[in-house]
Amino acid sequence: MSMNRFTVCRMDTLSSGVGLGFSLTAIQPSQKHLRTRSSSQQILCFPIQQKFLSYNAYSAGEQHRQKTLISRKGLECRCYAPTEGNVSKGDDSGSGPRRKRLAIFVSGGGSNFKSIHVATLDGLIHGDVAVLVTDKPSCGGAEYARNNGIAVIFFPKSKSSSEGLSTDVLISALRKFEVDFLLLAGYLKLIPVELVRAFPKSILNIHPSLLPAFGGKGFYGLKVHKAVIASGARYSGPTIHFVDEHYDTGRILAQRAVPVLADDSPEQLAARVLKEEHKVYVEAVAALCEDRVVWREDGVPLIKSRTNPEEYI
Ligand SMILES: Nc1nc2c(c(=O)[nH]1)N[C@@H](CN(C=O)c1ccc(C(=O)N[C@@H](CCC(=O)O)C(=O)O)cc1)CN2
Ligand SMILES: NCC(=O)N[C@@H]1O[C@H](COP(=O)([O-])[O-])[C@@H](O)[C@H]1O
Repeated sequence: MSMNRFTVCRMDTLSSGVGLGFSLTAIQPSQKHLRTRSSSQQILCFPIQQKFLSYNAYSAGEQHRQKTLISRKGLECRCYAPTEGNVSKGDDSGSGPRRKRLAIFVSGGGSNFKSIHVATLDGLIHGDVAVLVTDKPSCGGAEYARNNGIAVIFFPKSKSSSEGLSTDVLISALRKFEVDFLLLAGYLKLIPVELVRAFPKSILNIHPSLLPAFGGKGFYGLKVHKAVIASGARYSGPTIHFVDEHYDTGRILAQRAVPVLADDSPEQLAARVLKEEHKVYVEAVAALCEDRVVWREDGVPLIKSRTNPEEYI
């Protein structure tokens, strides 16, 4: 079942969906999910202990977007209804690999997230962004998601408040969203080993240096570019790698090199690297979604060329 978009409501077991164009039968929290009565909508409900951040709630046929924050403890119910908006040009009717579903993790402006999202809409990536995960609910990436009808999940649970999901609830939510791949794009928290193990060989990260150089704890954002410049390195560039339980030590999938100029400021180098990031991340995610990533005997992942499967890029 290809699900382009869902309407989401947070509700307790007694209330009904508000302004969502459908009413949900109250179900016991113990029930794993509720199947909707109408064939055009698929409703999945499951117990949630914590609070999701916010949603754009739409009724299926509504012309204008109705921003409704519905957040109550109890049940999380999703109505998967084909609607306008976060829908790609491609479809899943043809032969070839199944369309994949993506969860993107951000902490900041989200330019990599945006370039991936646009690529899914343009058909460059055979997949759809199913959900955005962030530890910074007011960041630019989360705002873009909300403005484009993409659900936003707050993770990890913050120490200071009850906001945010625990790892096990996040895993349950990602399974319910039927997510295939997790893409970290400027996400600044350590992905817990439980989440890494729940999605083996399915989590990518983009790092703004040529790993293994200038990676690890403390190496993020401008700090990376400052260290590159201070080292005298003549080249830098983005690395796409699979995520393991440590920062930046996972298997490298793709890299691109850019020159480091003698008079570069960290900001100038960051901008040059970021431009390459947007290209190489889309290429890597496109390969992942087309099942063109293969694993060499020594454990190194390779990307098969789309035009010549005998070649690697
Ligand atoms: N299990 C993994 N989790 C994450 C990885 C990874 O490779 N494995 N990559 C990072 C992204 N990243 C580099 O690409 C990175 C992000 C953040 C840090 C860091 O030092 N963070 C600080 C906290 C910063 C903050 O909260 O503002 C810290 O841990 O002290 C290093 C590398 C994403 N997760
Ligand atoms: N170590 C992690 C790290 O530094 N990631 C970097 O954060 C930026 C996020 O930009 P964006 O939010 O515009 O995509 C990107 O440059 C990415 O490589």
